[in-house]
This record gives sequence, structure tokens and C-alpha cells, in this order.
Amino acid sequence: MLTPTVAVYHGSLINPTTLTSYEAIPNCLIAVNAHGNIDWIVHDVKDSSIQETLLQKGLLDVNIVALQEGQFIMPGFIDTHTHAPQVPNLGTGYQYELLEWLEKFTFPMEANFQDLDFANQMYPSIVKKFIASGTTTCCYYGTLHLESNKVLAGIVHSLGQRALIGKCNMDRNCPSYYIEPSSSSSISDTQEFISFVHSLPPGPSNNPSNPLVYPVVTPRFAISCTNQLLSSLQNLVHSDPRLHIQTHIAENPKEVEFTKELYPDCEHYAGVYDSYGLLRKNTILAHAVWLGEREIDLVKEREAGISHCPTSNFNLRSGVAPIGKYLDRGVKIGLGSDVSGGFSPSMLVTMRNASIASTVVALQYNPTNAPIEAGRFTNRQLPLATLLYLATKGGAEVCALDKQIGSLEPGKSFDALIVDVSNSGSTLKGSGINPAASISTAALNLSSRDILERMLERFVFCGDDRNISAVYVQGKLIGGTSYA
Ligand SMILES: Nc1nc2[nH]cnc2c(=O)[nH]1
Ligand SMILES: [Zn+2]
Repeated sequence: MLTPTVAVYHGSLINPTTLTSYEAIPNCLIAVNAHGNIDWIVHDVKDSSIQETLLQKGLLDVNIVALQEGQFIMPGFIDTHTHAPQVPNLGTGYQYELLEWLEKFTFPMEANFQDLDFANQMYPSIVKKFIASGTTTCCYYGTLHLESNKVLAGIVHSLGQRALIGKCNMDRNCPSYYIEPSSSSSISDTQEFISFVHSLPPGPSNNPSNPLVYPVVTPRFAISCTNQLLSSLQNLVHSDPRLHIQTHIAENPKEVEFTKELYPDCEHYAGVYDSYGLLRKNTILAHAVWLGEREIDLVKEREAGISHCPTSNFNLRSGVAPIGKYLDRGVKIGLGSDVSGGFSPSMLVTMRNASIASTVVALQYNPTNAPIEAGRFTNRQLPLATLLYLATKGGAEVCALDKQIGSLEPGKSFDALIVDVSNSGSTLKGSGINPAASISTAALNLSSRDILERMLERFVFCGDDRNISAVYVQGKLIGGTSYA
């Protein structure tokens, strides 16, 4: 039976298409059905033609959301790597590199979440922060605790965000107060967590193959897992090819060295995960700052994706990932806020740092900006179109959810943002100076495409939560400044 259209959005659309291009089209009409999927999109529908177009589509009585001047609609952001229980540590401990930072700040904070009262108190505001920043799909690491991860999953589900949530597996090289007692308990807790997440209702899609919350198998990183644990995780993921996998890889030189010591039989870091069947097309590999050439080939061959976490890589002095090179090699790339290695849950901040990281790579290669022979992306600053792609469609590919999300197209879920960069928007009242909203382009006599491009640029480089007036997941309004 046909699902009825229940809402139609009218206004400017910004939509990623390829790594180097995006649509920027005024006067689009986007129809969304009762299950939160996009039915159709028609371009260039002036105000005066809306009713006629709706009649042609057989729609007599439908809710129209008309965007105002200075607003545009775009796909929601996809954060491919972050740690929900580290949000209380935002901005803390950046004088240390990874392994010391974990020991001194991160493990002590995560251990607090054993207390379910603490988890119930903290997680709602944590998840709301990610939603307010426009993240419609978020890949969360939880803690090692089964019950508090269930709390996190329940809260994410009830707030309506799409998410992948993982219970950490970690049974060695962790402090005694924050370590799993055995590989077998790690596995049984993981199985119970997966069953719990699978038992949550699918959400507005009403379709079990398009749920809101997915479980993701989460060996914290090779250092914190025994061979026995990795081997049991191999059996677990082998039994269900749909299960997502997330882990960290080659983030910091000392971490890489220690990993090699622990796995002397493996050729390299990526080889550790590969030898346990953990590299596949729904594997998300966070950081990947220090991959060797053969590791890049292996990641590409297995169709695994990389979550680029530039803010965290700067803060913990992990290094600068050669993302342009990975893109030229055809590796799937998304962006990760990696809170609290990253100091912000915002994907806008992550996009800015991805831009700066690519600029650092370009300047190291070519300090005087001389004309050069370079790859399409290798050693170059990433352009705006690429930043947009990585934060949306690229993220969807990394999560192996690109058939459903990442761009606004008929048949996909309506996971979208209404962005407001006008200075008259009621959404910005009382919020102080917001640089993204402070410049009028009216006097510049620009084409509509150019105006939209400037609006997007300003949003990406100067915007924040105040410019996000609506956040929709699967057609449902779940956040933004217009949300009560
Ligand atoms: N950035 C980061 N890297 C890790 N490697 C293992 N655990 C972590 C973590 O919590 N954050
Ligand atoms: Zn991380």
C-alpha cells in the first residue's frame, strides 16, 4: 500500500553529489511520507506554482513547511566516531598524548558510568548536545558496562537520533577498576547488548531494516584486547555479516609500536584486525594517521571505512592523517568528532579542523604554494564540496548506510537540517553575535547558486548550533532552535 505524503518542504536545497560537487538549488519542493522517507523532489518551484505542483502530484491537503530567506535545507551530519561517556571531559588533558591521556583522564571518567544513576543523569544532555549540533546519525562508543550502555541506547532511541552504539570490549592493558574480568564475560555482555538494541522498535520508518539504533561491535583497540577476545569477536561477527564493527587504528606512534609488540606475528596494525576477520565493508576505523602503504591497500581491498578525527589528532598531538592520499586511493572516508580527544561534538568544528589538517599537509608538501603536480586530493587543501561530502555522504558510506542516508534523494530517509544564516531569523534572537549570520549578500548581485554557496561557506566556517533551526531524523523533528 502507498504511504501517504505528510509533509512538503519548500526552499533552497544544498545536497552533496560527489566528492567535488554539490547541488545548490533554490525553490525546491521535497515531499516526505508518513514513514519519514523522501517521496519526490521537484526543483525550481516558485511560490506561485506550489499549489499547482502539489495538485499534479495528487496532494490536496498537506502540511507545507516554507523556508524563509537566509535558510536552506541539507542532509544531517553523520559523526562516524565519538565517545558519549567522554563528553564530561571535553577540553581536558590535552597536555598528554594518547596512552597517558587514556590512563589519567579517560578511563577514570568512563568508569563513573558503572553507576546507572550517573548514566541516567548524564546521557540525556550528552545526546541532546550531539542532536543540537546537527548530527542526525552518530557512531557512539559507550563504556564497557552492559547496563549503562543499555541506558545510552534507550535514551538515544527515545530522543529519536539515528545511531550506532557499541559496548567496549577491553580485557587487558587497562586499570584494574576499568577492565572486563574475562573474554567470555566480554562476549556474553556484547551478545546481550546486541539483543537489547535489536529489540528496540524500529522508529518512524516502521521498518526493521531501517532502524534508528544499530549495535556496533567495539573492540576498543588492539592493545586492550587479548587474542582470545579478538578470536571470540571474530566468531561473533562472522555469524552476522550485518553487524557493524568499530575500532581505533594507528592513531599515535607509541600506540602503533606497542601494538606491534603485542602482535609480533602480524605484518602491521591493520593486519591484526584483518587476521581476526574484523576488516569488512561495515567496519569503521577511527584515526588512521599512521597507516603504511600496504595497510592502505588492505583497508581499501576489504572496503572498510576510515573516520577522520582531525580535532582529536591535533589536541593529542597524534599527527595529521593524509586524507587526500586515502581519497585518491579510493578509501571511504567520513569525519569523527572523537569527543573528548576532540573538544567539540560539532561536525562543523570537525569540518573546519579537517580543512586545517589538509592545509597543514599541503603546506608541508609545498611550503611556498608553488604550482605543483599533485594527485586530485593528495597534498592539497580539501575544498568545501569535499568537506560537505565527508560530513554527510562519506559518513554514510563509512557506516555502510549510504542507501538510506547521507543525501536527500527520493527513497532515502528524510534525515535533514534546516540551516538559518539570516540575521533576522527569530532563531538567533538573544544569542549574541553569530558570525555566520552577520553579512548580507543582497548588495553583491550574485547568482542564486553563488548566494547559496556563500551561505554554506559561512555556515561551515563561522556557524554553530544557533544556525541549526530544525533537525529531522526519519521525517521527525527531534531538535534545533525551533524545537520546543
Ligand atoms: N582518541 C581515542 N583513542 C583511543 N584509543 C583507544 N581508546 C581511545 C579513546 O577513548 N580515544
Ligand atoms: Zn576514539
